[in-house]
Amino acid sequence: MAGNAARIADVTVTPVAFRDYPLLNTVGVHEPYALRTIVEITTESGVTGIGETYGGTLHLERLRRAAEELTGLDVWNLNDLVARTTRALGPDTTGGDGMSGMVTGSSAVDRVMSPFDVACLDIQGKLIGRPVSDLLGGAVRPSVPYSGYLFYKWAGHPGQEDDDWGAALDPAGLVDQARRMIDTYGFSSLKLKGGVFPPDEETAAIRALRQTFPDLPLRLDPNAAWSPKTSLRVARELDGVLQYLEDPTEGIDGMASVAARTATPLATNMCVVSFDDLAPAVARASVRIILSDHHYWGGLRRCVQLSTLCDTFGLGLSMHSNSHLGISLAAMTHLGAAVPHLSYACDTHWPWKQPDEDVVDTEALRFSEGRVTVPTAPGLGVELDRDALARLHQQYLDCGLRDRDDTGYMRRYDSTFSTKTPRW
Ligand SMILES: O=C([O-])[C@@H](O)[C@@H](O)[C@H](O)[C@@H](O)C(=O)[O-]
Ligand SMILES: [Mg+2]
Repeated sequence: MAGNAARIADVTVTPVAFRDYPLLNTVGVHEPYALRTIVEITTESGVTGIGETYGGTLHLERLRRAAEELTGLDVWNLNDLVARTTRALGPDTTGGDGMSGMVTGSSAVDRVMSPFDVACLDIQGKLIGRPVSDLLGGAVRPSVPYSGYLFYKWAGHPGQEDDDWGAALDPAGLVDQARRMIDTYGFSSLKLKGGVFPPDEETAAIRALRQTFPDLPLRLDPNAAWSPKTSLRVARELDGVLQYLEDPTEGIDGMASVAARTATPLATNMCVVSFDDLAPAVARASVRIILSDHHYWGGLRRCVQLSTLCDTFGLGLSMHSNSHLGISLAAMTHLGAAVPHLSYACDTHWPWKQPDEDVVDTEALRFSEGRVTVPTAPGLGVELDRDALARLHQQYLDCGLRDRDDTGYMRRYDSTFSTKTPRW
């Protein structure tokens, strides 16, 4: 095909929905479908690249607006991608985080440009015959470790049959869930999504996990559901038990007040969510570990920059996730491979996705001993399955969901459910 191999000729933006489990968190419960958006970029000579991001209405509308600005962009000029995305969004920068209100302070420009950054890197890799990890500085590890992400959950969505994971509403249920996750994926660290039950119940769950899996690093993440006082009490109680305590309380100052008085390391994906947050968090020693996430830090290259800054300021680096498909897992794996400073196993919601639902062939993303081998094929190493994309897009159209709303879904079954913070 004639034309410039690196110049963008076409961008498609496709919302999709995939089945999700009733996973509980402090703002409610996951709905029966998780929403994502798949972007595909085609250059003038027909080379294609893909990216994946959130699926909410406002974000989708912004992605479409940004996509219109991208025709003619050279995929090697990612500074121009920033400029064009900024121009497309103009002053429209609030809301649309796609995370049910849990990570609200990140930059809209960063969130919108992220899937295009990934897709451009995918094309760059294909053009020169190298994997994306090489474009990020080169893989320092052949495979990337992930942690088993445990959730309190209902037995099934109301009105439907119990799902194959069943209920996990107490320590025994979580231990069973962890056992299955470890047996299936080989994870060698565990994270519990907390903020669901009173802190003492969640502390008991952590103790049960510790007793059952004495050697596995454990993390607890109540998504800022606790006051600084409660956070301090739990942090002290679990001192030496947790690898880190993630976002026990709200804000850079709240976290700093806890961090100053406990030996338990604090981590965040809520109070440091953009480069603007780094200086105050470092100055106040709010956290010891930052969870990066290319979906809201502005793409893969930005996360490499974040990693360097974490290293400079003596901060550990981990990785955050939301419900996601294979394009995101591939991107996370290339990133995880290319940041020497990655100090912890990355989060992933992968076990909470049906194996038969994806927009790429996931064969290249198999877990072994809790790790995903870094794809070595050019680009991301995964290709879009257009039939599967069409199916998941149809599912999006049919399911009726347009914005993630964990709170609204919970309130259908518990009208008294409150998201007041702190809850405890
Ligand atoms: O999937 C969830 O319910 C999580 O609570 C997610 O939305 C969070 O953003 C995330 O996993 C976290 O670590 O905060
Ligand atoms: Mg978190």
